[in-house]
Amino acid sequence: MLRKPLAVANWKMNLSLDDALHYVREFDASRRTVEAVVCPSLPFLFPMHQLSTSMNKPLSFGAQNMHWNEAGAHTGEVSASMLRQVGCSYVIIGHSERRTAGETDEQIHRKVASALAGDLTPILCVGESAVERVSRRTTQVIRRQLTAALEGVKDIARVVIAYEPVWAIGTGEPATAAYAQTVHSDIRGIIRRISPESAEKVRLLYGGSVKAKNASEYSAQPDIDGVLVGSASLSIAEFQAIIQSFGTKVGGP
Ligand SMILES: O=C[C@H](O)COP(=O)(O)O
Repeated sequence: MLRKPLAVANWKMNLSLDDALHYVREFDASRRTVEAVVCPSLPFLFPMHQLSTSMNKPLSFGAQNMHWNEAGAHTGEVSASMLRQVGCSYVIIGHSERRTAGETDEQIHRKVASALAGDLTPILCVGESAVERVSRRTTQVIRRQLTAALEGVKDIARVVIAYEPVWAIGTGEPATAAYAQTVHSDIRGIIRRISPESAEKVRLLYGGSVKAKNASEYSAQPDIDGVLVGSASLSIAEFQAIIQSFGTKVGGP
């Protein structure tokens, strides 16, 4: 089965509602061989989705986080079904900025399960810190994160996995394409041991200081199916150039 390239924009806590609607209006609808997902701030999801639908833009939407419960006394949280209702089809789970703020492997596991049950595609983030990298614990850390998050998940091919080395996020110092490919290959190997039938189907993204100028290096790697882009995705021209870099990629066995 082929893996459709995927480019995900994680705006984090940036841009205004006007910027967000402008982004949808200006988005070039011609490139449909790459799936493009925008993850804006929560309040912008519904108006962006509505505008996108009315203009027939080839954009999907994702949230940057969710709660694992369906409903209840959880002030400030949103559930998978709430996100579905406002046009979300993806949700980022376990981003390192949230792990650093205290999110645990167990909470991430619950969120992945709840997202899948709620018909959202989880974009599960994993990656090592600078200290872990220097002490050669990258594979060990990622194996722990994946094993915990995916425990009991029946169809792992429905999950997107984003490898984001913490030391490359927002630093302007990306992992080299060769380093990222090695880790992605390890990740596919870990998935193969958990679920042999899913390993060649699951899409693996690289994230960490991806720009238009380096995206094609990642696109050329056999186990990198797309990118999770932070700051460079705030510019529509830059994000579209990144999408373009994956335009002719055909992933899969
Ligand atoms: O989710 C996106 C990542 O944190 C990467 O952010 P960045 O592209 O600004 O380094």
